[in-house]
Amino acid sequence: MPKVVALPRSFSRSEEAKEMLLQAGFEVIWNTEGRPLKEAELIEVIKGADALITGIDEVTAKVLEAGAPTLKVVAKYGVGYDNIDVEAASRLGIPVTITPGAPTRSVAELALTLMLSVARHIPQMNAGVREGGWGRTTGSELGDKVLGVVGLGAIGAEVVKRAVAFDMKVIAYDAFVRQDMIDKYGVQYVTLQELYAQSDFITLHAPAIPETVGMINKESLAQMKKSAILINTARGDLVVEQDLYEALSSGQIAGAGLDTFIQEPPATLDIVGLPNVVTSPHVGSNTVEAGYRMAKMAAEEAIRAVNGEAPKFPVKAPVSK
Ligand SMILES: NC(=O)C1=CN([C@@H]2O[C@H](COP(=O)(O)OP(=O)(O)OC[C@H]3O[C@@H](n4cnc5c(N)ncnc54)[C@H](O)[C@@H]3O)[C@@H](O)[C@H]2O)C=CC1
Ligand SMILES: O=C(O)CCC(=O)C(=O)O
Repeated sequence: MPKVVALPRSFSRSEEAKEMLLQAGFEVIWNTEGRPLKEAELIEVIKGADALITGIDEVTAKVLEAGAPTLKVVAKYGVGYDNIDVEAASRLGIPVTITPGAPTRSVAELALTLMLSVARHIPQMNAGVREGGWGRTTGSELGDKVLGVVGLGAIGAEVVKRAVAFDMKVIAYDAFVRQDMIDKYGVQYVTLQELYAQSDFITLHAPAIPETVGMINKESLAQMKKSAILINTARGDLVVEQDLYEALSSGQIAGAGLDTFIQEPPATLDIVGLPNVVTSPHVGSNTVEAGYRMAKMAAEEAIRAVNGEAPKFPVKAPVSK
């Protein structure tokens, strides 16, 4: 009986994907920890598995080597695969797949939620009212503001669509220019320096790769407006957190909305405790709808691999942290 290890915390909510795996004759090993697994835990659980469905667990070279004798696929439940050592997988002949498009709308909606929450101080006022207060703070509108999108791929494009509906002007930085974004939404492509200098809101939607790790640092923060609000639903690694903490504390920028952190949960509460910061615990794709789509697509990849079929959405380029 083929064995699939299904680790994403919300995978088991998807009855359809569960049923698909059972119908395909899989023995399914679930993650009962309620959190992503560490390398040592994964090394134990991966042994003898034919397929691994993973969220943001530590799929290192050692994990892949432990699974290599039987492992036929690592199916990412989601799209950001920086938690998987793709080079090692490739060396061991194990395909890595993702679920493109499945989390897109959910992450875009969260990015907008964080923009609005920071601009209108919603969590802070909510906490005050619940304590019997009536502290009304003055927020700012999104309308007529400049939104800078770093990484205009699937999620970035959905954010643009929504931002335009809020009457925002959108500028973007990406190596690939999408003519449809220019034609349909009036997006203007600019350099990173121009994006930092001109944006009222900056939203990150690029993958964590060597070129982007640490891109939000002392130097880039110094180029931003004092009124700028930074939104990160991409990966914590894009940001030098100490530099962001200092920029937010000193008024170098006005606020931040953060869904992702270098370490999750964050190593210190410094940033998340600031009054001008709104956070969420890496839940960009954590909706019922995105969960169903990601689970189904990842389950299909597991089944394809066990049947000896080619993966549908393999990761092409090796990516390192
Ligand atoms: N918070 C959450 O729960 C989730 C976070 N994510 C993150 O969002 C990221 C983006 O996802 P998608 O839009 O689906 O991916 P995508 O592959 O469709 O888009 C990524 C875009 O980033 C661009 N890019 C690559 N290198 C860049 C660089 N150096 N500077 C600027 N742009 C660059 C690419 O050209 C591409 O247009 C994922 O890599 C993942 O890290 C994804 C899903 C859920
Ligand atoms: O598995 C998760 O909980 C998060 C997924 C994610 O961040 C991604 O799709 O890149």
